[in-house]
Amino acid sequence: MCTSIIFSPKDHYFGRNLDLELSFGQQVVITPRNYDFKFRKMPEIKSHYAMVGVSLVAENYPLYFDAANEKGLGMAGLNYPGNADYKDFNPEKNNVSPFEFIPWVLCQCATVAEAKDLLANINLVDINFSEQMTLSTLHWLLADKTGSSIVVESDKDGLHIYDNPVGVLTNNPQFPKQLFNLNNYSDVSAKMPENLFSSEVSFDGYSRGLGSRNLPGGADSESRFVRATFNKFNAPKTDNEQENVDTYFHILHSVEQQRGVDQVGPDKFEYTIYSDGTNLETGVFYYTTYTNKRINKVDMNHEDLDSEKLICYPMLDQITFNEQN
Ligand SMILES: C[C@H](CCC(=O)NCCS(=O)(=O)O)[C@H]1CC[C@H]2[C@@H]3[C@H](O)C[C@@H]4C[C@H](O)CC[C@]4(C)[C@H]3C[C@H](O)[C@]12C
Repeated sequence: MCTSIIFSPKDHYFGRNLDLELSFGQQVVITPRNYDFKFRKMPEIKSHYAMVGVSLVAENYPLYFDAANEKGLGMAGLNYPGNADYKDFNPEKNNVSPFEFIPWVLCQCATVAEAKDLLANINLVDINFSEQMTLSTLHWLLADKTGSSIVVESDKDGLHIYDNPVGVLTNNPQFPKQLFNLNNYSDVSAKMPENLFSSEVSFDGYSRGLGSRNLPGGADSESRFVRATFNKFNAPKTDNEQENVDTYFHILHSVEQQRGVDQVGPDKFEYTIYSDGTNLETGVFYYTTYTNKRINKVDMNHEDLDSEKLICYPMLDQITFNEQN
């Protein structure tokens, strides 16, 4: 399972938890402006916006899981099994394979509004990266530094682009159903509950936190959608970058998966491999990993963004302790 959010305390932070039972050898990858982006059915793009995110690099091609560009547009792919449906080549449309989708959008669009225009003529075409690396069943969250957000889903009945008023995405079911399901939690609150039960029954409020007692705690995608949305909308906002980044990771970590509690096969457990977020105003990329909860930072502006070569950083995942005595 995965969870992606945009959090907008002052600056805007966009990123995700990546939850899975295996790691792909992903890295933090900066694609500079003059890296020659090739597409299977579309013309190459030699000059474009720079981007930073998490990616597997295969044959010198960045297969992004999630990324944000220098203009402050972010995009993440999340599993959408049983629903994602990619199409045959359509000569009337811009045919982009799902593995090219993040670069295709982030190369050219500065905002969600521009992305919507570009997506008006897209066909997510069924072309694998290679025989060994076939397509994943994904849907995508996009968000920008105005706080605006959309979800893209290519279903059996066609492509859907939904405005996302909560700026959160997890996995199944389809996005409108996730949004509708929030109705069932409208009484969940950060405050102690008022007695709406009956004036003839009295309660003694035996514990703090009773207002959020009915917040779902499961690792399933509906529970994480509700929990991440509630935690995000009740999170404190300050003017301080460090405090806001810290809060951003608290939100993502509130839906992270501990190893051992989500079994997906004999001796196989899904867990949160990494959590990441880019400050969309500044292009600074932050991440934690399952074993390294210290917040790591990669600033894309520290690199030559006019170069042509991918810049890769291994994710630091050593467990460390601050020794105090
Ligand atoms: C598995 C990842 C999504 C995580 C997630 O949503 N997990 C929930 C699992 S489930 O609902 O519980 O089944 C997705 C996100 C991005 C995907 C990768 C990117 O799309 C880039 C390439 C694309 C290639 O076609 C396949 C390998 C790949 C390297 C993908 C592997 C995998 O499917 C990734 C890493």
